[in-house]
Amino acid sequence: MTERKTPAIKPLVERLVVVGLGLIGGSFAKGLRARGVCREVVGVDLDPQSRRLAVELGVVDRCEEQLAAACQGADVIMLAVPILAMERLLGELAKLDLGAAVLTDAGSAKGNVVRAVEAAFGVVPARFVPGHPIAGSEQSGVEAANGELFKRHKVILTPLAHTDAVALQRVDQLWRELGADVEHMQVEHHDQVLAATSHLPHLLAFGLVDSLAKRNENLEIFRYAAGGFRDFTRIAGSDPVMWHDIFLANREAVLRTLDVFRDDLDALRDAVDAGDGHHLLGVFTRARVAREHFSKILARRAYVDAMHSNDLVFLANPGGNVRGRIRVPGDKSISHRSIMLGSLAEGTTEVEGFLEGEDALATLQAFRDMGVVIEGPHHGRVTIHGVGLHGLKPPPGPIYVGNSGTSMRLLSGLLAGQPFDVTMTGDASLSKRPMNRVANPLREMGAVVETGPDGRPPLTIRGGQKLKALTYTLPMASAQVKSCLLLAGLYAEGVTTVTEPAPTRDHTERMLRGFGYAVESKGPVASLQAGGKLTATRIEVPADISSAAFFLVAASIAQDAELLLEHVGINPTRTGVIDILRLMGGDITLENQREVGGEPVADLRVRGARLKGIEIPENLVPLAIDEFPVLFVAAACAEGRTILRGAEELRVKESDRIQVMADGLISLGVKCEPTPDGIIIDGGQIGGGEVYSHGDHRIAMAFSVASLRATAPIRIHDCANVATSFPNFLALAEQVGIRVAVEGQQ
Ligand SMILES: O=C(O)C1=C[C@@H](OP(=O)(O)O)[C@@H](O)[C@H](O)C1
Ligand SMILES: C=C(OP(=O)(O)O)C(=O)O
Repeated sequence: MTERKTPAIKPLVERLVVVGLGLIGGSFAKGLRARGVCREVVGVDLDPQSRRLAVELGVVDRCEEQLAAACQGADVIMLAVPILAMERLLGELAKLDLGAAVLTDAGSAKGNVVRAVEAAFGVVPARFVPGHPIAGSEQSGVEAANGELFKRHKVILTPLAHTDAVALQRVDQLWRELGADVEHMQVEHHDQVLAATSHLPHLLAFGLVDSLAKRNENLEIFRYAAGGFRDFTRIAGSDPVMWHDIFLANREAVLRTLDVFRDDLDALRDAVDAGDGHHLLGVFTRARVAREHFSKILARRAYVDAMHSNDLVFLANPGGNVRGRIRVPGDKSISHRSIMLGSLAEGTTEVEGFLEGEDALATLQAFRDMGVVIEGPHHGRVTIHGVGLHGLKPPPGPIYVGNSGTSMRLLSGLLAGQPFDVTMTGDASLSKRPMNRVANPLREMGAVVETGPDGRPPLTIRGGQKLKALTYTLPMASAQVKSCLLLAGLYAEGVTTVTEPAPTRDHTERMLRGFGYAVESKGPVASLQAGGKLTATRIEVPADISSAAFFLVAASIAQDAELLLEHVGINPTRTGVIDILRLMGGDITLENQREVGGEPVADLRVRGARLKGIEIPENLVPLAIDEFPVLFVAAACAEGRTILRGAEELRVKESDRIQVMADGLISLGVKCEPTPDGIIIDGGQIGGGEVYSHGDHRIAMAFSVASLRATAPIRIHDCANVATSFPNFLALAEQVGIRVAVEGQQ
């Protein structure tokens, strides 16, 4: 018999009555009784065996056969009978004087329960709280009752507008006592969500097994049924009576999802019939990523639950070194553009070396949402079945681009030329970043762009506008704004011309040419004319110099270091980090220089060096714009003072990179002073301590590198976004000898 914890002096509930001692009712009773949160738990069941077993197994304190006797003096009454038995039970309950008892239930569909309560009581009592625990097991009956069944499972409560707040809070608290993750939802929404995620799959599993089993050759079929069949049909082993009840109870919602699914199934049938591999590949690739996406969401949730927070902490220990040869992942800027231009091209584009980081994947997903069939990524290989400049389709809902400024800004230009409306949203960091820098010039071209307050995301771009070409001088050096306008220019009548105040990365111009689209570049001016077309091509993405930068600095500041970074993109609009480190005395050589698909590439050899402080030439700022967090670490290790000016753009990246780096360096004992457009850093000792990356990937990686010269461990908070640009950073850092890992996983 299960141990019963002595109830607390003032238990949450004096008397809990559970009607229906099956798996769900039994587990609810048993779990609460074991936790001592009720003075008494009373069970009711029509079956005498269940009543006897419930007492013997410690599920309840006592059982009653009659509802009236059980409910006397009850504080909370849980109705856990099969859905179709609910009506009769409610009729009986309505005749009793229930005093102030709170009523709740555990039915799998909610609309019909609420209707039945209304029919029985005349109005739905304010003390009735409809609920649905999303938990179960293939076993059934009170013997299977398990007080831990609801731990980490969702319980959905569907209160009505007039539901009593105290009653709701009570039921909520009981489920939380059982370790459940409680959410509140509207009745109709619950029924629609469950129809899609639970009821439809059960219907399909039952239906498929029955359909195959009915056939004459069934023995033959089942003999060869492999894992796929077993996995898909596992749920056809569920309780037929219970499921029969659910389909009758949730009729409308099930019909709605079933009809939509039937249309999709018909389309698949037609594709098979017509040999339309493109349609099939589209469905399969989208389904595959959607499933991965769900599993990730669930895994992240489990992680968050386990840690009670979403703060991923890196612990960087001093004493590491840097040796060996590595290849960092593909260039983020080029990866984004490969998906965009590949999608708008005619024909099939093959990409190799694609960055499988969250930012580039957000762009990839955006184009899948707009109907482009994209295979992969698999080991950096992506195959894009281009739809041409006018082949995109409206996405089913808003496009979520996560942390990625490049996705939002470049896409806004391209979307301005489409015939449909699109809304783009982002995470908390992106939602604070300025978008008027693209919205304003796009409006001048005739686009209709709506932003949130102060020109922040979300962005809504209204389709169907006639764009006219623009001649525009950028107010800031930004490759994202330049690229946005050139992409809009593909759809604008005339010649779009962009002049930049200083050279910025030119991957868009180079790649457009690679796709056979004429772009003229003359000094600071880039221009193109609408009306051309993009022709599919092969793209080899070089390793990202912005990711290599962490190791360029690491090897420069570590004792006796020597590292070879393979196949790094050295486009002259990106190599500011090499120039700045060399000016500081860094020892970096370029080996095996070559050109791959229109982009220059080299292997970079770096050796440890005595760095000295410098005044960073302002013309190098846009050419090293993403590398400053780690360059500040180099400055902190250098002899003397380093001064940066003209870098106010750093304040509007994923975080305010000037302030956040200054805060971190100061807490590690480094002397530095932020200025409106830069920073002054005096090199010296780096101590240990706590630093905050504010969800900015480059800050998290920069402080990981700082540990090489720190005198004590550095704890770096909020590091999950390292996955946006450099998902295997920790593995490569460990491989070369830097002692950084997720805290608790060393
Ligand atoms: O065009 C691009 O791919 C990028 C341009 C830069 O942004 P800005 O254009 O805002 O300077 C850079 O910081 C970003 O990481 C990538
Ligand atoms: C600024 C960055 O990216 P984005 O603007 O795409 O978010 C970056 O990667 O440092």
